[in-house]
Amino acid sequence: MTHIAVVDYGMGNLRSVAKAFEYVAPHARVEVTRDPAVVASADRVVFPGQGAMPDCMRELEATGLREAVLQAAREKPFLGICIGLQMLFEWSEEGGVAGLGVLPGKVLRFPSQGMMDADGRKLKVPHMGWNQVYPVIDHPLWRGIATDARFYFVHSYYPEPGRPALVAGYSLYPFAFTCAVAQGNLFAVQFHPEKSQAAGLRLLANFVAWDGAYDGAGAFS
Ligand SMILES: NC(=O)CC[C@H](N)C(=O)O
Repeated sequence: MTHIAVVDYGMGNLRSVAKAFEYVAPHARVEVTRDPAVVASADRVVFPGQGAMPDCMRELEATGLREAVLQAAREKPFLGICIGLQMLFEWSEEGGVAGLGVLPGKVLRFPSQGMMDADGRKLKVPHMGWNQVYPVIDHPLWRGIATDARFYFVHSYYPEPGRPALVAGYSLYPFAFTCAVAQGNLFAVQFHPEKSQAAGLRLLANFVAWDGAYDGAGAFS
């Protein structure tokens, strides 16, 4: 029975994430936890959360979970969601604070003015709602998901990876921004799979089935 730890550092209600995993993996043990030892012993780790980057980084430190998260991100199937993706990078424009630095690159804010869609309509920040996601690599977590599937987003900031090979998928708002990254045992998404109906549940099921292997050479042929 696979043991999934959902890291709870006190930022946001993680029930929806846990419930989605319980639904796609009824035989898994899904544990929302604040205990670094549980994160260390779990088979796979989910790193979600919501809120502002400085608060999230502070709480991760205060709860003593930082080291366990860093270690899990290096060695077992690891899924970052929303701010959980952003925290993996080196720096965020939100508060100008350092992230965990597991991935090279930074997190930037969408411009608050002047963004328009193809029909000339004003685009608001935060980017909130359903948007198409375009996978750019052949990765186990994308299996069974259409190449233009829609996922649910709520965010004002987006990652800019320091290495192009990290990009697993992008979305348009209105420019192309990275909304999914992959590196070895780690996959992270800016959207909310737990709120994205069939496509989101498929991604979570793929994560539960994933052995954590990805050699970084998954370009579509
Ligand atoms: N939904 C959220 O928690 C948003 C995360 C982050 N503060 C952003 O705006 O991108």
